[in-house]
Amino acid sequence: MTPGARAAAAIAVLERVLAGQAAEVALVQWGRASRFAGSGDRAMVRDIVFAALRCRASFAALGAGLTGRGLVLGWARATGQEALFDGAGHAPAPPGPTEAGAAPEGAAALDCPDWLEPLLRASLGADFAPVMQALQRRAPVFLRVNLARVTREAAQAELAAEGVETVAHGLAASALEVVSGARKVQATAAYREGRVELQDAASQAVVEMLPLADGMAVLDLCAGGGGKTLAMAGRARLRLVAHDAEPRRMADLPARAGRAGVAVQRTDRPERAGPYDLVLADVPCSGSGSWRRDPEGKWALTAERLAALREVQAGIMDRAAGMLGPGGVLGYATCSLLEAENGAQVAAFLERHPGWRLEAARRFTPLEGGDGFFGAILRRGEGR
Ligand SMILES: C[S@@+](CC[C@H](N)C(=O)[O-])C[C@H]1O[C@@H](n2cnc3c(N)ncnc32)[C@H](O)[C@@H]1O
Repeated sequence: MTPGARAAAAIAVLERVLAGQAAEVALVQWGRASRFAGSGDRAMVRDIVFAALRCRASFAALGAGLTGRGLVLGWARATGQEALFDGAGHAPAPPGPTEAGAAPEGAAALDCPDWLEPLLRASLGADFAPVMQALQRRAPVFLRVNLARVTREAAQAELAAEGVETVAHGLAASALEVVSGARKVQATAAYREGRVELQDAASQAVVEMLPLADGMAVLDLCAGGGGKTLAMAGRARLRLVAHDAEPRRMADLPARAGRAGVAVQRTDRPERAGPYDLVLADVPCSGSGSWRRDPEGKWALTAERLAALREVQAGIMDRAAGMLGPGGVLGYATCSLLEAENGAQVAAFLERHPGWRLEAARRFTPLEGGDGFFGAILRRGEGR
């Protein structure tokens, strides 16, 4: 495909996304209907689509319309490729007189939904604009080295021999940032045999905050695909139990745990598999820290949805607290930048549970390289 034809394909995919289809689904359907497209074409169309979703407001302004064509025209102008719109072959037609576009202003220039601007400004302070700008760019690829099986340096050497160049990342002792060969990661022996996993560096850093030690009984209460379950297993020899309100989300966990060489008990009834020394509550959240990877989430979030998430988060924290005895630890984690889901939830928990204390809390933003995350360590007092 020519670069112009790739732009035209991205326009078609984005039209479907704007009509309500998930981007991943729209891309798969386009791919199936476009047998002529090679892997380079598919990767480029995907990159344009996700760039346009991350920068939906600013590209719509630059491209004179919140349409597939407007977004891709905005992308082309933002990246100095407007000449792709020349109408030659399968390329999009040249811009018409109503498509001059304009420089985005205010929240649109930062691709921040209007209603969220005051909340994010209050949460991020002076970091607001730089963080929003960071969220306009694509996320790096990070690996977690399974330190229970291999050193970070040995994993780097092994990956390099298979064409994946990495650098050690400062956010976590297990973190590597992939600097070239990212598309080859899943074919490497290190990945297939569980010596490295794909995991954001800040996600790893949150797990590093947890006071884990050999022999502890640990529950991952919102385990999902098990990214943090396995990261915990890499830190100490634990009795690990995993639960998720949607058990199908844990479907890949046995295979991933098998690759990593660890045992994880999945359960529908986590109360029965206790007692625990530590419960990790990696709660469902706005995902505002990972909008680089899930840009559709940025535009789909509403005030109602945020309020509902906050209720769920508080309920999960209370449930976790009920499974911990004196001295037990509740690890609370979100991939959110919003204070309402982070510090405010911790403060409200401590009000509801007077016998508990906060031992540590840290927010990570994309300015440190990884996604936005929050982690808090809460410990139940020994009394009572
Ligand atoms: C942020 S994701 C977890 C990601 C996972 N820990 C990881 O590191 O890959 C939140 C998970 O919480 C689950 N969830 C939602 N409501 C829940 C509830 N009330 N109790 C337990 N899990 C819940 C969701 O199904 C989702 O898989």
